[in-house]
Amino acid sequence: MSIVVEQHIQTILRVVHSPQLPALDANTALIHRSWRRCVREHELDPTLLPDVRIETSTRLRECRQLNEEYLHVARAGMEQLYKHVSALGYVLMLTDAEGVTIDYIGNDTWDASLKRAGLLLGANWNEVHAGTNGIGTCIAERNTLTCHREDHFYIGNVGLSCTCTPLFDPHGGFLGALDISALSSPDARESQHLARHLTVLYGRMIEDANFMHQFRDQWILRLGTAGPLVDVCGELMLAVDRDGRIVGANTDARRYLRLLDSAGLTREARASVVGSHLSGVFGSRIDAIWRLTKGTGDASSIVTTWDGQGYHASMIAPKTAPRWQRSNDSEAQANPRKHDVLARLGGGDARMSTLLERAARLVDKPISILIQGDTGTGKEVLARALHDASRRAAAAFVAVNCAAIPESLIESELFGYTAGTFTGARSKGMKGLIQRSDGGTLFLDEIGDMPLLLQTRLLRVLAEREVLPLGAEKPVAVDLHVVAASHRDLRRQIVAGTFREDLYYRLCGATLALPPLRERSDKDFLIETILQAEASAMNANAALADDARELLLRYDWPGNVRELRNALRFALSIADGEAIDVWHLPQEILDAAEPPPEPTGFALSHSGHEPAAAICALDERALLLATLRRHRWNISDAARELGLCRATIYRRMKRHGILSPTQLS
Ligand SMILES: Nc1ncnc2c1ncn2[C@@H]1O[C@H](COP(=O)(O)OP(=O)(O)OP(=O)(O)O)[C@@H](O)[C@H]1O
Repeated sequence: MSIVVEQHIQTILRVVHSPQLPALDANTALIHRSWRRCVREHELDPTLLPDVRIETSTRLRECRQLNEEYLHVARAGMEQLYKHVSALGYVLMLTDAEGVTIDYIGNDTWDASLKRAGLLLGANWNEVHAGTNGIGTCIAERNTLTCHREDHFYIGNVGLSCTCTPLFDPHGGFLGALDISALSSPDARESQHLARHLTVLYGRMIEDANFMHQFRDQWILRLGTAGPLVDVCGELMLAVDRDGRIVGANTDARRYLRLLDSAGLTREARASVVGSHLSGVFGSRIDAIWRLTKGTGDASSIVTTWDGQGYHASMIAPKTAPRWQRSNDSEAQANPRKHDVLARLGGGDARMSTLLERAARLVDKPISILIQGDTGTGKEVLARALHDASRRAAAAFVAVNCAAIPESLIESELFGYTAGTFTGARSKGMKGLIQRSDGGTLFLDEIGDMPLLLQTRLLRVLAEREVLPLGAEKPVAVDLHVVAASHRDLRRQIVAGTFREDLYYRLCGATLALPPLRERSDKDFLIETILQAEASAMNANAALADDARELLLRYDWPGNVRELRNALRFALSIADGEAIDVWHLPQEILDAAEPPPEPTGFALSHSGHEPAAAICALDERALLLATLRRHRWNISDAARELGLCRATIYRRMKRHGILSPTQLS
């Protein structure tokens, strides 16, 4: 081993084993964290010389198909960037979220050397197997970084200098990374400053172009600090529907805009500016924004956020009719059913529309689908819709919950068994669930909970398209489409050794990630659809009071659509034929509507010392009752007098067991 190689390995191992990482510049800190991850989590060995992994042409085609729109937009940005850097010896790579290079612009002159170094289409630079490198570490950290020469984990890569920036979609979802790499470069890392600056600049440009493309059907509000430039490069962008509701926000808007909450304070915006109204973000001159939409606005209009930041604003008009309504959508016309069944699952939320459009394209394609999403987001509903939209619709849809079947039974349930394998009631043998889904769809829910041994057997079924029942000697051919679902991060499970990597790649030809309900801007649509369905099943009145609807829209929904369905079912039962009002809603929804600070109007002022809780509660009940009676049970008037919101009045009535005369009758 040469001295240089030995020194490189020693440096890495010293950092990996040192009890504490020294305080360093941000870029070096990212590199050191990655070295540690490579040894401790990915169990990589820096003394080895592995080849860069190159995906098969089939998998590369699948990855490109799945990222069609992103690829199209990014290509234009890459071509522009390449004009600036080609003479400097750089190549450009665009990857998907897993680190597979799905687009590449390079130089034919050094083609052979670039290929040898792994700078080519189809190369998979995921840190899990490629060690610290520009792309893999940028993906793991979701951060821009330069991986310069000896920063690389494997000695085989230390000639390279790579700078990479992450790319996000308008909902904060991770798309992939844009990388600029050179085969050789000067020793000093500072030589890469320009490359870094250009990569970040073009990365943001690609994100913004993707944003404009996705929201071409909506009004787009651009905000910038430089007045004359706001039309061409407003740094913050919001997509807004006709009612002024924000339906998308670019990376900077998500980062910098803050939302006014119910307590009147601004708080950090998560993805939550999306779904809220413009008035929740801007405190003044909202009218100025809307004048811009009518073309009467002043080009130098300034709008001010609730936290006092002024921005120059400019509005871009929608370019086309909403995507789902376009009459010349050839695919929708070719197979309207495909679109109908899937389109019904969303009501205009941009992220759902993109997902459902992508799902419609996947129908009847020989690609396994992995659905990800938190519990109750509708993974099984989506799997069934995919089945119903497909040419397999008339055959069986078999759903298997891998977490619910006891480990001792799952094998026989899935694979079945022949006569005589077991003694007992089923001694004649049993067809397994896989065989029962022959010709149809096999939905494997909670796939992350499947025991490792069975993962191996399932892999064989997927690879060979045949199943071997327990006790059988000959396998049986099966024709099935597999859709799997999980709320777990399967990639983490791969790293932890509880999920097979090869099975993962078999299952996730395409990934569809369902958003949590709190981030969806089509809650109103879901409330209405589910309410109608539940009311008709219960033969009940589907009317919903505005106040109750408002509370449902504002609630956080940790249990997602399942919790919404349960809440509506509960409210319909309690309302017992009346229109659903606030007091019919489940307690947790009323509790969540309570603003955080105790409002002064209703605080019982016992000067000096704290009253005993029981006395306080009694006083509160008496005061509430008296106020309600004085206002002839008009909740709004009572709320106004006590300085509370209506929801709090209802919540406290419920807490103190106070029923209005209409509730008593
Ligand atoms: N788009 C939708 N429209 C109407 N109801 C829906 C929709 N999505 C989900 N639901 C309802 O929400 C509930 C949960 O849905 P589903 O079982 O598909 O969720 P899941 O993500 O598979 O849950 P889990 O992770 O717990 O298995 C069901 O009652 C379903 O009917």
